[in-house]
This record gives sequence, C-alpha cells and structure tokens, in this order.
Amino acid sequence: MLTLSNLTKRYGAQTALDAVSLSIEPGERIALLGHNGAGKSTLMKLVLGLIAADGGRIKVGGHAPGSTGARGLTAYLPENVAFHPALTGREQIRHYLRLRGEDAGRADELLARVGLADAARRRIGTYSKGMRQRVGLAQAIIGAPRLMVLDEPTSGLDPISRRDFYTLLDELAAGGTAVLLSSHALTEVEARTDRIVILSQGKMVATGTLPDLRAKAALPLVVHLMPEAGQGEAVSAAFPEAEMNGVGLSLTTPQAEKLALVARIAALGGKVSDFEILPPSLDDIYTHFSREGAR
Ligand SMILES: Nc1ncnc2c1ncn2[C@@H]1O[C@H](COP(=O)(O)OP(=O)(O)OP(=O)(O)O)[C@@H](O)[C@H]1O
Repeated sequence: MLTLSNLTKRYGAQTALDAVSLSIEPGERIALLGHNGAGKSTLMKLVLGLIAADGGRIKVGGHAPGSTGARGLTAYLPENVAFHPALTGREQIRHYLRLRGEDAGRADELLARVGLADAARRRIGTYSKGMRQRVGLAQAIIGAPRLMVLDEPTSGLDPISRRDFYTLLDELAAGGTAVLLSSHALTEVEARTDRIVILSQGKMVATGTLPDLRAKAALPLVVHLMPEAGQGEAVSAAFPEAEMNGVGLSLTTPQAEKLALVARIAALGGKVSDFEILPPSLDDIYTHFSREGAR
C-alpha cells in the first residue's frame, strides 16, 4: 500500500530523513516512534506529497505522493486539527462529505462512529480538544481510505477515548486499510499496532514487532526480591550483585540466565516471600535504539 525506498529529506544543512526504506501492507498498522525532531512529521508530509524529497522514492498504492490517485486513497489526521468554531460537528462533516463527492446524509453515521452523536448539533467552538480530535477522525474516515496517516492521533484523548480510537482503527485495518501513526504514547502502541518503526535523527534505527525488537535489543530482565521478615541480610548475602531498596532487593539478569536465577531463588526456600521478573518495557527498548541511533 505504501513503499518508501531510500527516502532522504534535507532542510539546508539539516538531514531530517536519511535513506529511510519502509513498506506497509494493506491492513497493517505501523507505529512510528521517535523523539522530538526525529523526522516523523517530515516522513508523513513526504507521503502526503506536501513536501518534495531530496532523494529516494515513494509509492502510495502505486501512485506518486500528492497525485490525484494517491490522494484518493489517503486520509490524514494532523496533530492539531483546526475547524471553524462556528460550525456544528454535523455541518463540518457534511461539508467534508460534499467536498469528497459523497452523500452529506452520512454525517450523522460518521459522527456516531467516533462517539459524537450527542454533540453533533453543537458548535465545534464548544468542543473539548478530544472532541475536536474525534471530528478530525470522522473527517479522516470519509471515503473508506486505503491508507491512513495519523500524526499523534491520541494526544489529548482520555483513556476511554483512546481505547475507542484503537477499536475504530482495528475495524479499519480489518477492512484492509493500512495505518501509519506516530505516537509518544509507547505503552499504547505496544498493544495496538502490528509493527513498530523507531526513527532517531532521521535514521530508521529499528523496525519489527515488539517481540522482534525485544530479542534484538537483548536488554536484561529486572528482578525484584522481597525477603521474609528478618531475612534481608541472608537474601542479600546470597545475591551480592543485588541492590537494597526500601522494600527489597533489585538486580538485573540476562534473559538466558532467567531459569538459573529462579533456581537460586528457590534454593533460598522460605527466606524469600515473593519475587517478580520484569521484561524490558517498550520505553527501555525505545531508549536503547534511540541511543544507538544517536551514536
Ligand atoms: N520547514 C523546516 N525547515 C527547517 N527545518 C525543519 C523544517 N521542518 C522540520 N525541520 C527539521 O527537521 C527535523 C525533523 O523534524 P520533524 O518535524 O519531522 O520531527 P518529528 O519527529 O515530527 O518531531 P515532533 O515529535 O517534535 O513532532 C528537525 O530537526 C526539524 O527542526
């Protein structure tokens, strides 16, 4: 649905994107992660044909970005959507439907799909940020787009709205729409996207499913041990590499040594009241790859 090959963009001496290659299949949901200035918005603007690349190639369903063919397949939700405050949600969506050559009578159905049925007749000027974001989403799903490009779509949404948003994306993806979204909310994309792409200083430093990235980063596991009352010193002596904290001991261990560590804990018998083994979080993985890219 979308192919980027060796895509490069410079702003003067600044290389905002450096030879990025990526393809997205129909129905695939891709999360683009990266620090401020990593190149996420630049990549999206290139895909939409709003700016021109300095090198490489983009194809949107076989069409050049920004061409009539590509625009007919693509929907875009910018990070900060702006609508006319005097229009109601219903009037705004009816307007967009007409612009897209579709039946304006579908406005209520689209607004209901994004949870705005009750507010449809109120002026957008009275909407909260999350409600305006939903109007943006209703606008983006007009015309059953085959590719959705969403720039930080969940910023400003509360947890329930976020969940509803991802449910809607799941439905669109199940119907074959490819989704490219950028986010800083790492934990939510972890569960709700098929593949993660990490950009750092314009370079693609990692791509894969979360298990792929976990395996590639090979970060250690974090282990917390809670000694039984009065057994802190005995447990500490058995795990000299552990650090004491307020409630117990913490240490790290390579993934490959997890079972051996469990055996050491078991050998302490009743001296340990409980333990936890935590895999690296997406934040840890993201930080790892971002640092690698910055080297
Ligand atoms: N019009 C422009 N002129 C000059 N430099 C630009 C322009 N647009 C972006 N840049 C630079 O290109 C780099 C990538 O910016 P971009 O907006 O793509 O990052 P981003 O990953 O979307 O960041 P954020 O998370 O802050 O939105 C940054 O160093 C930015 O300063």
